[in-house]
Amino acid sequence: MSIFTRPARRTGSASAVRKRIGESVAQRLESNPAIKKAQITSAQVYYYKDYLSARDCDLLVRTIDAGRRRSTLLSDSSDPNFRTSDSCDLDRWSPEIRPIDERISSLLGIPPENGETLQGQRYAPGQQFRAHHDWFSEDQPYWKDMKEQGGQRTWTAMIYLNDVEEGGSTWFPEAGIRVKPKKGLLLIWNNMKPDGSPNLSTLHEGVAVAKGTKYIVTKWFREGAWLR
Ligand SMILES: O=C(O)CCC(=O)C(=O)O
Ligand SMILES: [Fe+2]
Repeated sequence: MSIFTRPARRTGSASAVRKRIGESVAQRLESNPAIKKAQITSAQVYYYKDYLSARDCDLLVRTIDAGRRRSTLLSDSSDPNFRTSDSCDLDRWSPEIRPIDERISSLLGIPPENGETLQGQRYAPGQQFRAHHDWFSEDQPYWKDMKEQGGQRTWTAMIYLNDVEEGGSTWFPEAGIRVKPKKGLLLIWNNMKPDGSPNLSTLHEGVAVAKGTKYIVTKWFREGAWLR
């Protein structure tokens, strides 16, 4: 055994609130017979096949196509190709979106007000979302604002709205997981470690689409109320 220990990269602090959210959501997901847990120890990742009906998937695809614009990033990246998809914020008060949005919150057992706006994304061939963490780096300038707007991101729920001909997987290089888009499949993961601090192993990438178009929706949950 080496006498040297690698310096821990500072990412954020442990938190009793996030620890409790991690435990309660995991317990809820694990008691749902439709949900499968990924057999890894470095992060909590879950799958729910056929979660969203084809009708709801198609409705979201149409809504994304009607409202899409170039995706943005919270922190500046020197790489212009970091996130090249189009995005569309889906209005949680619209009678068509609301039931879908609230069903996701209640599946996880997180208050709807902790959820950010459901965001749709569309990737054409060659478009991608390079490796990133969904959690906020607490040493970045944007953290001050994020902290006041619901705080850290805890869980992520992401639904594939269509099958993609080639490419477009979601790849977790540290956790060793690669998920192929499948219409209706819901992917859920905890961005925090058991102690409530950000988990580096949740690094993930929306791999470039090779053939076809990829549509997804992502729901990011905060530790506190985001909606006010
Ligand atoms: O497109 C993907 O597969 C990943 C999307 C993603 O990471 C996100 O929306 O935060
Ligand atoms: Fe992400």
